[in-house]
Amino acid sequence: MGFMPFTSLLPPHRHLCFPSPDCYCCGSCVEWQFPSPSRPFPSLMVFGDDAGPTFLIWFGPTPRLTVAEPELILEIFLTRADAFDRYEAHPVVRQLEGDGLVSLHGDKWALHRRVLGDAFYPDNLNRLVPHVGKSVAALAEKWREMAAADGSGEVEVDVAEWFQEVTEEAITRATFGGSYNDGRVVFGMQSQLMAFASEAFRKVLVPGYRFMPTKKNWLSWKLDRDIRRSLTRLIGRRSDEAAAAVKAAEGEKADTGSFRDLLGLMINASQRTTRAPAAKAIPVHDMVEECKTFFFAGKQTTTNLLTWATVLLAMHPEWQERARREVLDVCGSDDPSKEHLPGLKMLGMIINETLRLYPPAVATIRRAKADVRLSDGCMIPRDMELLIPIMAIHHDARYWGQDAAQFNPARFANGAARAAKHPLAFIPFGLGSRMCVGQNLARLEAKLTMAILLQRFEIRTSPKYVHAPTVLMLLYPHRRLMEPSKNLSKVPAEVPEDPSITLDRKISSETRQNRRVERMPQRRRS
Ligand code: HEM
Repeated sequence: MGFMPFTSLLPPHRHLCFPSPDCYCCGSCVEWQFPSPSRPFPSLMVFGDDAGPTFLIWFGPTPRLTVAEPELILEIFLTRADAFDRYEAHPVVRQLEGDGLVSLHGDKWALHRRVLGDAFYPDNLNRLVPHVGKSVAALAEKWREMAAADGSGEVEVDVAEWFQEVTEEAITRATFGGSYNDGRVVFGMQSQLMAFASEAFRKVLVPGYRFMPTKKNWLSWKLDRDIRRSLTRLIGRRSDEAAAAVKAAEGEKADTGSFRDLLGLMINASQRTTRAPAAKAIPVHDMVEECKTFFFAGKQTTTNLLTWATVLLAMHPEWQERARREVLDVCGSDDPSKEHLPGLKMLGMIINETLRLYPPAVATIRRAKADVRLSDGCMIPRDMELLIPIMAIHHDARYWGQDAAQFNPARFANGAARAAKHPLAFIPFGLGSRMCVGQNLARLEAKLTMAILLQRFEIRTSPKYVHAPTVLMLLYPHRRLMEPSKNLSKVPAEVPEDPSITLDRKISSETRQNRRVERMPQRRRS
């Protein structure tokens, strides 16, 4: 494949031809050359060593400038952010992510961001803590029962699958609040729809195939129709209730103390337009899309964070022990609550280090709205795509030191901004105005879940686990969904010393016999 004419506009940078179809780079195309540590992102972690932090890479016929230099990232996300737009995802991905905040632009994006942002203030999120805590405790109880039934006091589970229940519960509560039961039904259908869409995404894309009346497509269309119908009905009911409540309150500022959910915030914004016509309403269709977007953006990302944190704690028993000691010091035998969370500093460091080593969102893409010259002299032509390789930056030894590949939460002891040599070398939630709106919720879920599990279980890796991080839009531990036998055969037979190469996402657990008396969980290895 030849290079495009604008090659000459980028003189200081090297060019690399990348033969894969349009994707975020699953790595499968070059995996055979660069197995293991760089597996999820070989193009960026290995080519980057050779070509420097800024280089051009080809995704089929589309060139993308990869920018892994924090100073340039600062320009793209902050100081020159007006010149760049979010990359428009493939229709199959858009079907998954909904037409909400993630893909909106301009005034519409600003309105939605302003309205929805209210849900994520800490005081409001704290109201979710009892609900999230309850669902984690229920999960822990099921594991305890499974361990007891086995007789060994130990249970092996695929934590990634179990964590889905916790994150689905949290995002359903955050979206629907008091209408949780209706929301659960809708998100159950959305889950099925996403499973179909992600299956289609993993296959070779045949243009127009998604419009053909196959059995799966019929089912997807029906699900989509049912989701819309149920949501529209729910929005209608909630709008009537909100109107009645406003009338009853007659202008009084009513804070009921309950969680301000996303759907409620959108409905209230629309109610305000009837009282103050200058305000802008969010149409029902857009509310429906927003609900789908939040389900997509909030569920799997947080599931993967929880899974990676469990994997890393299983691999590093010394850190697991320190985190458990902290949880027991702060919470004692009480269930972790919102009052305890700020005191769990070490757990916060562990979550940050997890997000650094295995960021669920491995990269993000921007498109230039006009010709832009960056401060390094690089001329970016209009419509050029820029790929910001979050994961590669998180592993760059120039900012993180020679132990960049090692798990060392202590580097976050003085906060995230001081963990690396450059404050922007850590961007798991993006940067600037389009930074993740749900990051406080994700952190809250992660801290609370890990605290509850550490209080009750000892986590170990299963001998069956194969460490093979895989990118399919997000960063997953190895999953059956990507040619398992091929991937397994590439894992070295000998377990290498670097623990980041072989680890596990299974949890072996043992319940504490008497939580009140014991400060530390009893251990009994089989
Ligand atoms: C560990 C968990 C999460 C990670 C790593 C993550 C990562 C990110 C990143 C990197 C972006 C910015 C993308 C870009 O600049 O192109 C983003 C945006 C976004 N995230 Fe998250 N996210 C997480 C959890 C959540 C949760 C729990 C929610 C919802 C409750 C959420 C909702 C969103 C939305 C709506 C956007 C688009 C914001 C906008 O464009 O204004 N995320 N996320």
